Amino acid sequence: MTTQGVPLRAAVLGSGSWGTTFAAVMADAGCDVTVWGRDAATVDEIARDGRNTRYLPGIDLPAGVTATHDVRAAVADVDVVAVAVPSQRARDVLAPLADALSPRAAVVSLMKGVELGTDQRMSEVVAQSLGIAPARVAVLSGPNLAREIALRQPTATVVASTDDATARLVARACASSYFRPYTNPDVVGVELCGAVKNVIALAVGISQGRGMGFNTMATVITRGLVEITRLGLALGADAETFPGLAGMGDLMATCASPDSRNHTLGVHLGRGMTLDAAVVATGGTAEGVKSCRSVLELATSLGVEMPITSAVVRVLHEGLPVDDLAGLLLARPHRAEGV
Ligand SMILES: NC(=O)C1=CN([C@@H]2O[C@H](COP(=O)(O)OP(=O)(O)OC[C@H]3O[C@@H](n4cnc5c(N)ncnc54)[C@H](OP(=O)(O)O)[C@@H]3O)[C@@H](O)[C@H]2O)C=CC1
Ligand SMILES: O=C(CO)COP(=O)(O)O
Repeated sequence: MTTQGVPLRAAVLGSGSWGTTFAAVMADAGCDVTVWGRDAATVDEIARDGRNTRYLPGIDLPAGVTATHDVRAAVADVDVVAVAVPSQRARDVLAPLADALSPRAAVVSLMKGVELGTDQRMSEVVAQSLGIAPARVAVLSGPNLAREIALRQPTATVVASTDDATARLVARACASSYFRPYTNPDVVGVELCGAVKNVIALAVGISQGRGMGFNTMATVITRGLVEITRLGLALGADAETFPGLAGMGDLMATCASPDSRNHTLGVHLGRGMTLDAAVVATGGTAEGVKSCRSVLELATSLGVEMPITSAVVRVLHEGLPVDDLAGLLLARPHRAEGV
């Protein structure tokens, strides 16, 4: 992608599965992309061999992707900075870069979590820790399992920003023959969808680990979407976001795919593993493990009922046996369907 014939320059912070994949997406869209990661061996392998065998085994990255150890240089002269570190680490990574960030750069959060302690969404963390206006920040969220995209399988996503020019810039930086971004001004809704679907995927995984089938899965997904919508509306989100790609789309992908870390971790818990063992067995970043607590805190502060999220917090962090999860949800008072 070019501006007046010059390719857009982009940096990606985070050399894990999604950061590396999104770098490839932007390179395929025509950008010059530099990945920064904290792991020296991964950075060297990306720069030298065009591969990241730890996170994307068997994938060759496009020629437009390189990598650096120097994070300040990476963000100094770029049009777009994409952030793909675990949500709970974003503030630590970004705050030291406030005076190094290119003044023209839009910053797009690829992260799907809510910060513990502050209950802030990632776009809020990005703007605050870098000291930039919210108009320079975008979030990207949708049914975007990294490995499928690294294999260039077609998918779509949502790029949300309060500033349409920022959303369009980020969309242009990543649009390709297999990756189709839609813009949306509803930052709150898009971001909440991405964070809370991870919690719902944990619940679905637990039910599958207990041997339950598709009726249970469909019930949890559908009622999960209701509680995501309830929280979003309380925070001023647009009701149209929730049945879209960032809402129902991502819920379907994450709750159905064995590639999802949140889903997989839930299955391990359902089969009787402890949380610590399940985290190790899953590997990678399963954001719902921590974000379930901040999401529930946010909901409680607003008086919003989120029974599935609450049940997941009780199983993961308060010792509720997995066998008691379904009973807890089904014993609630009967009510009319709807948000
Ligand atoms: N994977 C996916 O399919 C998708 C992921 N996402 C979201 O993207 C975000 C990143 O996830 P993903 O790439 O999958 O995670 P991975 O677990 O694959 O990679 C995480 C990356 O973050 C790095 N990291 C961890 N802690 C720090 C730190 N303190 N400072 C700097 N870097 C750090 C890791 O470094 P190291 O290798 O050294 O541990 C690794 O490079 C999450 O919010 C996730 O929800 C969104 C859509 C799709
Ligand atoms: O967000 C994702 C797909 O859209 C990835 O899900 P996991 O983080 O559960 O792997």
